[in-house]
Amino acid sequence: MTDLSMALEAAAGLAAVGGVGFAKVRAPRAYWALVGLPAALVRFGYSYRSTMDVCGLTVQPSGLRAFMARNVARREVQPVPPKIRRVRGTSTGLRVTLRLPAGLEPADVAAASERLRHAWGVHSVTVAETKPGFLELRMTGYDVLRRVRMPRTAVPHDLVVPVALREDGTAFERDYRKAPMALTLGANQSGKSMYQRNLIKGLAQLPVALVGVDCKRGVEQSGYAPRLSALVTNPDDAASLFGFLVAEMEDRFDLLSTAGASEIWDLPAPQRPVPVIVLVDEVAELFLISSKKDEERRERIVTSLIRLAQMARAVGIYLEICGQRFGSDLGKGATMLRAQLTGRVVHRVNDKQTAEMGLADIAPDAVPAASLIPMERPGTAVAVDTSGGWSKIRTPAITRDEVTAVCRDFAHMVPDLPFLEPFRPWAPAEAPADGPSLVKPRPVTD
Ligand SMILES: Nc1ncnc2c1ncn2[C@@H]1O[C@H](COP(=O)(O)OP(=O)(O)OP(=O)(O)O)[C@@H](O)[C@H]1O
Repeated sequence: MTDLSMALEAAAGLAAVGGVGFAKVRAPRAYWALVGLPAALVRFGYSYRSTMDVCGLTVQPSGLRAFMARNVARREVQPVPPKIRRVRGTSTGLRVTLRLPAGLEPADVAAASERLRHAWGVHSVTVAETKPGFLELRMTGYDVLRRVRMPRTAVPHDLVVPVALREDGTAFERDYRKAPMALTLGANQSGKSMYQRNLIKGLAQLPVALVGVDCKRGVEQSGYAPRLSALVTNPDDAASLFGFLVAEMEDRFDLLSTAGASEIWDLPAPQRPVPVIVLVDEVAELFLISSKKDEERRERIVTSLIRLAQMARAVGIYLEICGQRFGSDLGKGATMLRAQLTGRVVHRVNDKQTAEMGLADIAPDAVPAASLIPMERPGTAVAVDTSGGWSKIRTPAITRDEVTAVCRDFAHMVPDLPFLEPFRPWAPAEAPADGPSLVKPRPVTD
């Protein structure tokens, strides 16, 4: 360690006595900005070359470079680490852009991230490839998932909703254009509803139609009624709703074929049908049957869901499915439907098999991470990125009332979709504190 960084560390130690130590515990962000960042910058700057060398992240210099070093500069030929292109301090850590020399790949740096983390004394080091030949080292100075604060720049836009914070301090965004259909899994009390809450809070502000399927009698989603275009709370209504959605999908395909377009985004804005996002809470309720006579209903639901998952992306209908487990034990069609759901978020699970149901087919190396999420960290999950990588995320804690208020504020954005009108939930202007259910008690028939 250099004199300067030792001096900074010593200053940090002294300051701790005077109260900054308290800040480290209670306000890690402030502590990082005042003490951690300058110390980390110095430590990184002075030890970069030697750290990369001992971590095996250097290569032999090119012949010309070695010749110049030996004969012109008259010094020893040294191995070359990746070139530093940019160093940026953030409120949560450090970002360093590196240009990789020939012979090194991002996976080499990622494999050494644990060693780099200890060498530079930071909480975590993650590696993200920004473009071929370049990568970003994202270091966090403290555990950003302990108390989640989303970056100020993370706001919903287009069909992209920031829902959680990644371990590296960046926002995890649900992007419906990149991953149209998604699955969220997790045990009881693992934070699935909190994830949906964050999602609905963001989606409510976008020009989309929201469709709720909450077969737990609407206990979670009925609060969002002012912004929902449709809400069903039992499997019978869900079966008819999915029938209508499939019919709408077929109408939209007719529109596309008449216009000679392959997806709704090719259409001019005035002709483009509004995107519809279908949020299914606890998918098992749609699959499970209690008697033989429910079999036909189950068959209809599963067929419709599979058809939507396979084709509806092009016409702007997206599925967001949530459940505790989603395996072949749910019955015929379950694994086929799961295979169509590209976006995967897995919260704490009770068994390794559930983590495998969500992750093994897309990011098998993420399975152990999902199995190790501690109980005292609800809202923590492993999310698969559209690039095929994965990251640990945690949602910010928000209350249901907060989301209900947002839904009420954006109630004017409920689009005019006549086919969903029979399923429109009744929502009073001001929700009573503990009044009657917001769900229209009218049964829906085909
Ligand atoms: N990101 C978070 N930060 C802090 N607390 C959280 C977070 N996410 C969830 N919780 C808390 O954990 C508890 C369970 O969360 P939630 O209801 O979202 O879980 P769930 O998986 O939907 O449970 P269930 O399946 O039983 O409905 C709640 O008390 C909630 O406030």
